[in-house]
Amino acid sequence: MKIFTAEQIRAWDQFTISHEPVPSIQLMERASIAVAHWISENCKYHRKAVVFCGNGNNGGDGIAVARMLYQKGFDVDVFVNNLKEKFSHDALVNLKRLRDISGISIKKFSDIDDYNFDDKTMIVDALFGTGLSRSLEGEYKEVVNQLNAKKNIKISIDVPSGLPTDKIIENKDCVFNADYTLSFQSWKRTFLHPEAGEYTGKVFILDIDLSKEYAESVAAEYNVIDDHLIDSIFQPRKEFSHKGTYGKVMMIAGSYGKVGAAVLATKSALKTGAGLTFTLAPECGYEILQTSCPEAMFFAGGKEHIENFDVDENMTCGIGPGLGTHPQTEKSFLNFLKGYNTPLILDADALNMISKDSKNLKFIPEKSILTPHPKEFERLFGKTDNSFDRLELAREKAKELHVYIVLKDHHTQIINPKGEVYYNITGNAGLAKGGSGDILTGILTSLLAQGYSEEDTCILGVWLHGKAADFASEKYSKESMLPTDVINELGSVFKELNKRTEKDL
Ligand SMILES: NC(=O)C1=CN([C@@H]2O[C@H](COP(=O)(O)OP(=O)(O)OC[C@H]3O[C@@H](n4cnc5c(N)ncnc54)[C@H](O)[C@@H]3O)[C@@H](O)[C@H]2O)[C@H](O)CC1
Ligand SMILES: [K+]
Repeated sequence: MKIFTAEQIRAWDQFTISHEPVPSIQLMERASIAVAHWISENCKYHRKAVVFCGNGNNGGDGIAVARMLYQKGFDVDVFVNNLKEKFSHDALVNLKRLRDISGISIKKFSDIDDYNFDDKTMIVDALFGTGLSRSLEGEYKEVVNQLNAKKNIKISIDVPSGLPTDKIIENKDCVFNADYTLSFQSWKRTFLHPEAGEYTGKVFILDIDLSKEYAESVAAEYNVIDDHLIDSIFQPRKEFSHKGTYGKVMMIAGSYGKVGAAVLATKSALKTGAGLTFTLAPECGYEILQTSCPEAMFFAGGKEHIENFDVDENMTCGIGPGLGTHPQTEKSFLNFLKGYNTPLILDADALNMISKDSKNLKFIPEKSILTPHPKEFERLFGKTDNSFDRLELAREKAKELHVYIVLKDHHTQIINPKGEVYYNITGNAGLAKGGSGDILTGILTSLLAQGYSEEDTCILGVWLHGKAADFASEKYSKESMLPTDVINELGSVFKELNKRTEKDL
């Protein structure tokens, strides 16, 4: 799914209005029906809604939603800043409809102090949406701060008011703090970054049937990985196939005290479907690996750390989990890197060893996949002020080095050598534990070995990892789920994928 800027979204609205064609007031009605439907389906306890409306079209949506909720049996009150202010045309039409149908009295922001926000009341924020042009000030700032102090459930329509959609947030002290954001048609970029994402709560994207023609024809540099994209990438196992069909994985991982990382990466490669899986690890990991992963074959690369990177080019190598940065490992690894021309998956200590000297970057084979977390990224490419700047630097580096960068974060970003970005939306905070990255390396190496392109490997691999984590958190909770549980849920994800892509009779 493409991510459009606020400006492109406005053009998308206009395109839909003139090409469908549909009157703008009807488009607002469609958007509001989607919101009111979501609220009435999901809010069974909170039967009272207090809707705060601005005077643009976001406010218009709020006023229409208030009418619809009233008709669905909710108790509803509407607050506006000042009825004498200039409202957008469609907001005015909805104000009149609200009055005609419900007789709901419209309150002013200054009435908040005397208002009874009981525990059945939900607060709906329809102050500003994609039309926000500056930080909130004056009455708007005050009302948002007053509402943020309330314990009631908070729902934002389209965008939490005060949050810009396309650029990093500057003024953090006046953004509506939503528990849920019901946003129209597509993700907004800021929702996917940690600095701003904390204001959205859980995001639901509501389909309001904006023009498909526009979405297909207008280019976007940023995308969200959705089910549609995954289904187009995933290749079900062929019946007339054999282990040779699914490639050879070589996990190069582990050192004394960190053999567990090699186990996790190897198991993940196996559970993702590689034909043959080998692990190059130090001898101290021999029994551990052979016992915990009997399906994999073992190569010894040293005693307590790897010092011999002797690998065939017909293997797909994932290097880094638990490898350590012993000088002998480093020397051998950098020598190997200089002479190897096939794309690699590089993670953890492999990246740390490369980052010791920026001259090492040029030895990375083109089309390799680098999987740094923010700290590893900083060591590789330098410090940035925020996650927006980090992503832009990653785009530059991916283009310069002709590599894929998997920038691990709450919403991991995949950057291809053209600088295009794919945000992942599967996964959860249960993955914020040692070992989660080792699993991703195993999954990616396995997919690349099986013949997926580098780009498809990154997109499918990151999505699979997050999806398996979502299944694991449902079973065990985000707190208790372990990376091992994530590996064990890969099977459930493949089952779902197979079911989805099967041709039904
Ligand atoms: N396809 C869709 O997504 C649809 C969206 N709809 C809704 O329309 C809004 C966007 O409406 P718009 O009138 O363009 O802007 P806002 O309501 O967000 O803002 C109104 C107005 O306020 C002024 N303004 C901006 N920033 C500030 C500020 N800090 N303080 C005071 N005033 C400010 C500015 O002049 C704005 O124009 C979108 O989010 C959806 O909710 C449609 O209903 C249907 C389809
Ligand atoms: K809003």
